[in-house]
Amino acid sequence: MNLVKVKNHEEMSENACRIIMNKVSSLSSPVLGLATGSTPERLYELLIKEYERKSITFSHVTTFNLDEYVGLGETHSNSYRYFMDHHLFKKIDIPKSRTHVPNGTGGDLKRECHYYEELIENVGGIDLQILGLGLNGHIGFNEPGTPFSAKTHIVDLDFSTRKANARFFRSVKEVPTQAITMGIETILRSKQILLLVSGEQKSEALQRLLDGEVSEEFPASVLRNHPNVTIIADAAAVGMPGTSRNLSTR
Ligand SMILES: N[C@@H]1[C@@H](O)[C@H](O)[C@@H](COP(=O)(O)O)O[C@@H]1O
Repeated sequence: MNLVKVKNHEEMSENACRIIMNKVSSLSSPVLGLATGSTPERLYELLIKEYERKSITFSHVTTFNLDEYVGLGETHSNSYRYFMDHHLFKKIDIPKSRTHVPNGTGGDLKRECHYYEELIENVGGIDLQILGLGLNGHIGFNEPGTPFSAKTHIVDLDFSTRKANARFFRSVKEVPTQAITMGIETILRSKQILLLVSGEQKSEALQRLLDGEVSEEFPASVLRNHPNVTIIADAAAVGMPGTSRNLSTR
């Protein structure tokens, strides 16, 4: 794993933006795996700016998002499809038909999971997967205890995850109890992974990822088994020099 330490959220986003731009301009049919949450918001703003400046086109790009809440459709402002449409897709030239977010409102969710896996396989897999890090080490919505062999599946969300995401809702009670998520196995099949970590509240999780055991109890630890992972972490997540939060990679 390659750890890139940067000053702040802005620098993290700028670095990630450069990596995505390189990938998008160097491949004829790039496939990006995308994440939602606060972490990549600025990154998406920067990508939109680059598109507006005409330094990048997304017309040849295909995307797959990591996850979606069960029960929230594309017009619900807290659905991840809505998030992606409003934070990125509608502001760049990507054809809607090439943007994929699991559908959490279909009747047969198991079938949707299977279909999502097939779609990813049919385009030859994900070239670059962007990930955020959950406070409990979740990636996508793969909560602690998820088998590393899991493909796209339906999850019961941990209360701690619902609480962490309640800031986007009126109350924690409104946060759905289930989600569809790419599985760990699906994520690990990506050719390259970029994990973005920002803010002091993530420092414990980052430290455990770097120095703890590889264990299903801490899903992000599986990234240590992947041959091409870059972590971009800001100073607050890494811990300031001279404090006990200083981290090291192995
Ligand atoms: N399902 C999402 C993840 O895809 C995201 O990466 C993570 C961190 O979110 P944030 O970036 O808001 O801290 O938690 C959420 O629950």
